[in-house]
Amino acid sequence: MKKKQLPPVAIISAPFGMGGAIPGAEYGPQALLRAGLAERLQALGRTVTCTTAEVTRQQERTQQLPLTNQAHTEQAPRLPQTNPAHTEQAPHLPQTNPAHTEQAPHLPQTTQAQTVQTQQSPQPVPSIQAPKDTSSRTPSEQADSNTSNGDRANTRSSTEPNPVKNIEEVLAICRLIAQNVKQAADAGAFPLLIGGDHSVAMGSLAGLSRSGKRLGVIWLDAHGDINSEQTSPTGNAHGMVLSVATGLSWLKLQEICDTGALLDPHRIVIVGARDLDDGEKRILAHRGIRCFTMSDVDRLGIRSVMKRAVAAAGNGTDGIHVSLDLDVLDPQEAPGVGTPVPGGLTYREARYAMEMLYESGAVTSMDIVEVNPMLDPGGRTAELAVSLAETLFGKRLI
Ligand SMILES: NC(=[NH2+])NCCC[C@H](N)C(=O)O
Repeated sequence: MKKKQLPPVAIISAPFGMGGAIPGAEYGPQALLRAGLAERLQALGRTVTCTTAEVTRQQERTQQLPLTNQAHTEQAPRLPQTNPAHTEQAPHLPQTNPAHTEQAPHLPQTTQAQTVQTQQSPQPVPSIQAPKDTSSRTPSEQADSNTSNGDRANTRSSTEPNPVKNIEEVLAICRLIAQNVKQAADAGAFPLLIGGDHSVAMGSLAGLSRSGKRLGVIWLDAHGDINSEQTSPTGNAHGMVLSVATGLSWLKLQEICDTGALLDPHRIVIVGARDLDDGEKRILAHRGIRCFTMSDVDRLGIRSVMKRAVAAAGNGTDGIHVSLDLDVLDPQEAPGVGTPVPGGLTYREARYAMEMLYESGAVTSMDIVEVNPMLDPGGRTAELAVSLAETLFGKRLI
């Protein structure tokens, strides 16, 4: 029998951290590429292309970087150089060791985008700052957070100020990501979005969803990420993605991508949750969204949980999108994340989950998000993320 041609993998980097709680996730893509993501997927027989979707103070730009047989990785900030011959200078970061890197080739500009103002510095790696202050939210916003339920999420008038932090920047990057993801999916590739904080998944879901197509989603995360603007205790966009995707938020996927369509809540499954806000619990119950908490993993085992997750997300859908937030793992395994929560998946459970996703044959796109190199001594979390991706793409122990 002729072997089925595997679709090419379109890696889309989104160096963006303004949807999260603390800085650093914007360096995630570099750390993942530096850990060899592209080369390691190529070694599994996949054709790999790399694109960057980036919003800087002066410009948005995307860069097409087709991978040839030469390895292409970018240099991550403050990480020791391990293989000088195989690195390039990142286009927007200071060179930490010029003698040991190559100058990036001139990259063709593929998308001309409008200028947006962002506070995200495109220049030096900032020192670690304290978590963003949430006290700037008005008392009524705080009161809303405490009392609202899922239904009220839709009652917001469009004239009210939007409390989502950095909404302009979140929208700008997600629009760019959606374009790239849609283009890759339309061309028959497997879009692999690498963040960035989890808000970038609004871009991938917007680019993947469209009316008439049924997309299943498996959300591997310590959090529910299903706060609406009203229920969010922080105003951070990375905690609102599933609310946006299912139409509970004021912000809609269609504002990110004109073909974006609401996702069916019954085809969304959260796995590994252990830190749900009160408003999120109400939304989950009210909307019938399946959420396998860590207690479910304890009780049923990861095999049974993933079997059920794949069945629910794959039932009658055209494919499953896997959104892997590294904080689904226990912080002892994956310390380099912005919002760690104890009691997560073990290394083996996470790997087994990836094996089962590969075996399902149903996964058609993926996000890898929330790797924060500023909190990741030795690049442990980035390495783990890449090895989990390898497993999802079919790497086996034997
Ligand atoms: N993808 C994440 N790390 N999400 C964290 C969300 C934390 C909290 N529930 C919030 O809405 O702000």
